[in-house]
Amino acid sequence: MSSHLPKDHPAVQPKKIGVLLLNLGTPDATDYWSMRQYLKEFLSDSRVIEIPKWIWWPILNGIVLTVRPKKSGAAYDKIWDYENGDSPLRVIAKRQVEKLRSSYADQPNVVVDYAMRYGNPSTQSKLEELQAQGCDKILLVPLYPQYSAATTATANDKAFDALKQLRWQPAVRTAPAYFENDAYVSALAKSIEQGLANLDFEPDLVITSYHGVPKSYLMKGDPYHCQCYKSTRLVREKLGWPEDKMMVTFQSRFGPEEWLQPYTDKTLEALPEKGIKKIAILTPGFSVDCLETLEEIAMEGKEEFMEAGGEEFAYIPCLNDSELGMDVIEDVVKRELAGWL
Ligand SMILES: C=CC1=C(C)c2cc3[nH]c(cc4nc(cc5[nH]c(cc1n2)c(C)c5CCC(=O)O)C(CCC(=O)O)=C4C)c(C)c3C=C
Ligand SMILES: [Fe+2]
Ligand SMILES: [Fe+2]
Repeated sequence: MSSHLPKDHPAVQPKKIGVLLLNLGTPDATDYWSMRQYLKEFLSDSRVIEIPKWIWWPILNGIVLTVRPKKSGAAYDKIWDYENGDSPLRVIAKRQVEKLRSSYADQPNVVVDYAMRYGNPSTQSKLEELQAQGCDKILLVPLYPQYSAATTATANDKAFDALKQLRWQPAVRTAPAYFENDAYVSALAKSIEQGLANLDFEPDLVITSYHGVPKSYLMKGDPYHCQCYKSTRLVREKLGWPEDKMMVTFQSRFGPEEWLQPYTDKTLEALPEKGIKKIAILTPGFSVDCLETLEEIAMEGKEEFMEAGGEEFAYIPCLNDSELGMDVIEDVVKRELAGWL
């Protein structure tokens, strides 16, 4: 340290660049109280539930947080990664970070970590850690290929809420939605080709199921709906497939309001009657397999389809920490670090 500094001068850190992968979040365990705590944080977010607080608060605290933790906990029990003692979403998120770290192993001034919007590890705790390690530049990477206020924006909001409390803020960049990046489109196309090559049947239809949002969000200008459709179109064009070979649906409807249609569950129930009895399904809006893909689609969705007269059902996993998945994340990070690195 230079000699002109007074003895009680705060420590001056070497300058580093932080890369923080932001994911949605997941409960710490599947018991009632862990589920309740997670759902309370999630469903209190006004970017997720846009109903005025004075109407929503009594419904949330009166009904939803009484009934939902038990029901959702039972669903999580079915997909929990007991081998690793954790939720699949966090297990895979950790692996993504480890792999991204190793691809920056020769750049010691780049620090890679991950944080959650809801639950642990919290965004605030990870931003504090990055700053303590000397990061004066931080790239936030919301791991949502398609932009939605309910996901991308709230992940960034949470980070900026934490930054609000700092005297000496790092410079911050947010990575944009990456649904149009060739790395993402190519990775999805290849994962479909690989997924289908492993099947002993030829699907009549490949469904791309995206997490839904209320239809009112689209009407208010959220680009999510259009970005989902465009993602599927780009992948279909990359595969050179005709329009009727791929379909977009929206899953995970919550509450009585109309959500984006067509609904995944209703579609799965209706297809066999139309003669479409062999399908493959993937969930391109999720960067990591989680409750909504492993339980709702691969388990419940399959059951709905087979009970309605379906014959073959294959779930193609998310890109996760596969080589293809890491190609996508590395491409986004490399692009957004330009000028800093
Ligand atoms: C009620 C509103 C909800 C909106 C709007 C919403 C949008 C949205 N969510 C994801 C991604 C994920 N959601 C997950 C779970 C989940 N989502 C909601 C509600 C809304 N999501 C709830 C209540 C839950 C919890 C589970 C349950 O009780 O059913 C997950 C999985 C997390 C995990 O731990 O595995 C993901 C991922 C997106 C992409 C999205 C809008 C674009
Ligand atoms: Fe959700
Ligand atoms: Fe649209």
